[in-house]
Amino acid sequence: MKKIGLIWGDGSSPEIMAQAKRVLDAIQDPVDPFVYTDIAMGGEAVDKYGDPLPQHELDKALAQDSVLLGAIGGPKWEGLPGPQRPEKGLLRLREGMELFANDRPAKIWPQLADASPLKKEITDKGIDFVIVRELIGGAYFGKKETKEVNGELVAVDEMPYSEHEIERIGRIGFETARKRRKKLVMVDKHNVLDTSRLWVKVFDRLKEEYPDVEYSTMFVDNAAMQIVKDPSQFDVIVTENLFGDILSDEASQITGSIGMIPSSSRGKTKNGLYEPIHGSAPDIAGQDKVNPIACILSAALMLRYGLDMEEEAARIEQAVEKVLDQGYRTADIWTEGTTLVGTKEMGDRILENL
Ligand SMILES: NC(=O)c1ccc[n+]([C@@H]2O[C@H](COP(=O)([O-])OP(=O)(O)OC[C@H]3O[C@@H](n4cnc5c(N)ncnc54)[C@H](O)[C@@H]3O)[C@@H](O)[C@H]2O)c1
Ligand SMILES: CC(C)[C@H](C(=O)O)[C@@H](O)C(=O)O
Ligand SMILES: [Mg+2]
Repeated sequence: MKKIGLIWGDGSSPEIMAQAKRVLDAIQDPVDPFVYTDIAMGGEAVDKYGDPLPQHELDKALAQDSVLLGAIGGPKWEGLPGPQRPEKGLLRLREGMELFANDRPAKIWPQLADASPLKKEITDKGIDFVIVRELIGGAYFGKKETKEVNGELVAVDEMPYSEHEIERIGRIGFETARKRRKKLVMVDKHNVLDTSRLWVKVFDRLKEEYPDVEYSTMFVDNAAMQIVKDPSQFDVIVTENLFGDILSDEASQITGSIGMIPSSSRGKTKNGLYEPIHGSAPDIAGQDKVNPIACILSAALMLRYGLDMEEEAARIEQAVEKVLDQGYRTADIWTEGTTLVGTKEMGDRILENL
């Protein structure tokens, strides 16, 4: 029995999750079908329970073999204080599941080269790298405080990192590089930040254990520039939580659209979390416009890494590839000469090609 938690999410998210679930339903073993459990998180949970991730919903997530998430949040909950915001539910889920490593691939599909904002001479060199983002440390989880000092408000977000937190994500970075083209760049800001200087120290120790991996560091501002100047130079980027959040959105867009990029998060326990890197796209919610591919590819990663179903994962990825070959595009990846389809029709086409 394979237990899958489904977080339907907010905004456009239920639309993409519906397509991912159709794909999962179609690919499951009829003799041993998936057992699904819906988990309320984010805005949905705020509305239902006044809490973005009540303990009972986190417990449900912890009881699954894997969890698939669309995205949470939106303007409806914008005014809420930090601890009650939908995003806090996601952070608590990542922390509760101890998901310290988040893989965010940036790979250009040749069919989508025209959708990339980069010049053809740059995309022709290839874009195929992965950002290994530390997920449960740094400014997201440090002490937060807003207080009045000398008649004005002062806000503080602490950004703590300890050696063991850096070492465990560092190992994932080196191991990931070892399985790929053996090139690891640790992105930091060690010219300014103490945390980054500790990252350098820990990585200098670790690199001795991975002599087969070519290791270097790069400042985050330079990395942001290099990602658009020459993305082909990157194989694996490992970085702290906030830098990884920002750089992965940038990296997604150069491959054509943020609507194409899935992610997988792993940690101490065997159950992982699989989610597109994009948000709830509230601006296009309810319009059958949102691209479901990142969510469907996240479901494929869940089958591969969470449920040991490599063959089925590959079938989903091949179906997506065929649909792109056939020229079907949602609005975010549409270019002249291709066929515009909505969210549901994109799901139909992927199902036809499974
Ligand atoms: N993992 C998550 O749940 C997650 C991630 C990022 C943002 N958020 C939340 O989502 C809400 C909206 O944030 P935002 O607008 O900054 O980011 P967003 O990623 O939701 O949207 C940014 C832009 O990209 C477009 N876009 C995103 N995904 C798309 C897709 N699959 N297909 C087509 N277009 C797509 C949107 O329409 C929008 O124009 C916020 O509440 C934010 O906190 C959640
Ligand atoms: C919604 C938000 C908390 C989240 C993050 O910053 O990690 C999102 O932007 C992401 O990239 O998954
Ligand atoms: Mg983000």
